[in-house]
Amino acid sequence: MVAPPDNDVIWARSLHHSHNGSPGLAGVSVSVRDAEILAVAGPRGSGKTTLLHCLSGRLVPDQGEVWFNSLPVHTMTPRVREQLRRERFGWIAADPQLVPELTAWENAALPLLLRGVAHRTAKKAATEWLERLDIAALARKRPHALLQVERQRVSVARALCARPTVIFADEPTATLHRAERSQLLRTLTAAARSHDITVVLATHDAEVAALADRTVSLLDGRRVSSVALPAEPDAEGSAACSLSV
Ligand SMILES: Nc1ncnc2c1ncn2[C@@H]1O[C@H](COP(=O)(O)OP(=O)(O)OP(=O)(O)O)[C@@H](O)[C@H]1O
Repeated sequence: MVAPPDNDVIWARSLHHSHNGSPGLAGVSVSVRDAEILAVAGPRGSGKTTLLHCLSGRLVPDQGEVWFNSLPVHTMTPRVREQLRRERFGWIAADPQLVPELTAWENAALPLLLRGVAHRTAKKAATEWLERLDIAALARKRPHALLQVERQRVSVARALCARPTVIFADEPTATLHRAERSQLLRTLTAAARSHDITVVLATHDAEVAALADRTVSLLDGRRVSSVALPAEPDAEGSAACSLSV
């Protein structure tokens, strides 16, 4: 095993993964530089989610290596990977995945509370991020009382609140309207840039990819030099796609 270059926060080589025999990744290598916003672009089923799961230690690839700084994620025990995810990574999914019994601020503070941060400190940090995301007035509401875009802002606050080294965002605006989408993404990318947080952003939307510093493109589980994505996906989210390999 060879450790990755110093300026890469994540470095993955020759990742192969299949889901019960169905191919997900077929030899993907990728590096993510410190504080970079990297878009992983590709149409539905191209392997974006599988790649983010492998890079973040949610999945161990069938073959290949994943490094976080100088740590080999692919050889970690499940417990160490879980600790790495809790302490160094944030996750934003298309669905906000909030805990229904907790209020907005409690959901946003959850990663800090799980790390054992004092209640008052966690609440202060969560409230500051809710303010920055323009939802401080909703801090005491539970998810069922919030609009979808408000729930997603809470999940963005939750990811940022713990000041992770890397945030993985898997189609974070897929369920939002266009205007909501751009505001949420601009807040996320501005916050990440101002706090030197690296972001790996999976998307099948060209407008979303345009906010990143760099884009890597996937098709059928492989890196391709580019995929042409529509600025706005159709109702099913299927992307008319041209490619060059
Ligand atoms: N749990 C699973 N079981 C079986 N096949 C899966 C599973 N997860 C993903 N796949 C398959 O692996 C391939 C890559 O899927 P993946 O979700 O990584 O792509 P994606 O680019 O993120 O797609 P989407 O934009 O729809 O989320 C697809 O063919 C998909 O059907």
